[in-house]
Amino acid sequence: MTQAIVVEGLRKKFGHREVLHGLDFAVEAGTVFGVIGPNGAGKTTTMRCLLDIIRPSAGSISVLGQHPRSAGTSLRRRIGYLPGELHLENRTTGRRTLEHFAAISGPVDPHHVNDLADRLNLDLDRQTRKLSKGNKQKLGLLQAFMHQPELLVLDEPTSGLDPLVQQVFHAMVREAVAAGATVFLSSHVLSEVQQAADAVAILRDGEIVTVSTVEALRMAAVRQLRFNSTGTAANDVGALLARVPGVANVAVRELPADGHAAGTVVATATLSGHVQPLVQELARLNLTDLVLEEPDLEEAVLTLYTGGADAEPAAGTVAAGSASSPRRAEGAHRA
Ligand SMILES: Nc1ncnc2c1ncn2[C@@H]1O[C@H](COP(=O)(O)OP(=O)(O)OP(=O)(O)O)[C@@H](O)[C@H]1O
Repeated sequence: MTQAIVVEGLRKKFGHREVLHGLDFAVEAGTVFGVIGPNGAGKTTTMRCLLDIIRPSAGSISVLGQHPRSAGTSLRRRIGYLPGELHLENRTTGRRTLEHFAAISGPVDPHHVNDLADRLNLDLDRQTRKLSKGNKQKLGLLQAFMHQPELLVLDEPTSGLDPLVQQVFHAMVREAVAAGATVFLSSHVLSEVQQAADAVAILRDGEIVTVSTVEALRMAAVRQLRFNSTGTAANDVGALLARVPGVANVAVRELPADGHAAGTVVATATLSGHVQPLVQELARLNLTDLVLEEPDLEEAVLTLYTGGADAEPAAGTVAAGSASSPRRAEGAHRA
């Protein structure tokens, strides 16, 4: 499979201050790659380097097999770009604005534009200055998607969109990928990218902390476990849990007989990693209740954001760093 984006050793300085410290990553063609990170992490700066809006201080970038710096407008036409802040001419309509963008991005099918506007519920004949924040964002999305580009670079695409329109956006992404496009998008929070992305890079202070699949993040995230069992002493339940890989914070106690079967033991613990070893051990018990909560991915990502004590890259992930070759996210490939 070919790579739509290859970034090696990307550094960017503004004045004396370096804000990107040597990023290495690659995006497989036909996949969705999400970059998440807190404010100021460098997401927008990375995207602007990909589009040659700003020049890197060091490192190399290949986009759709070309170098953005030398490729010029021919490459630009193959890309749809939603900037974080879209500057719109106030005294014109959405339709005229799109015509202006079409002059840059290349031929656009007007039926396709109308179809997208309908789906996004956007009135193209309104003056752009009268559009709400969310409607301006829809116009920004429309100009990014309208020429059916090979690569979509979308800076905070769901910002300001209501949940229904977010669903339309996710459908648009799926359709673009089904047609062979590659999508590179950014967000502050995982929930926005987890629906769409095959691979997720977590960016913190101008460095990639980890590149992972959503599934690998899920594996690394901690889940709460609680169950009731009968017929086994509390100490033995505790010992059984203690030998399961990934289980921690075990607490076991016997419930008073009132309202419960005699000898009911309630156990709580946390689990990270695979569930199968846990299920195997639990099968030895006579369970009367069992709850294994959904992993809190946001929390897992926040730990990586802040570099907390447990901020190890997720199992099965690829840590990106100073290596000379770009790393690929495991399992991030489409068949
Ligand atoms: N033109 C510029 N001049 C000086 N510093 C800049 C410039 N553009 C960005 N920066 C700095 O670079 C760092 C990264 O900013 P960037 O906008 O790329 O972050 P981000 O991850 O996109 O943040 P956000 O989520 O807030 O949009 C920040 O510290 C920012 O202040």
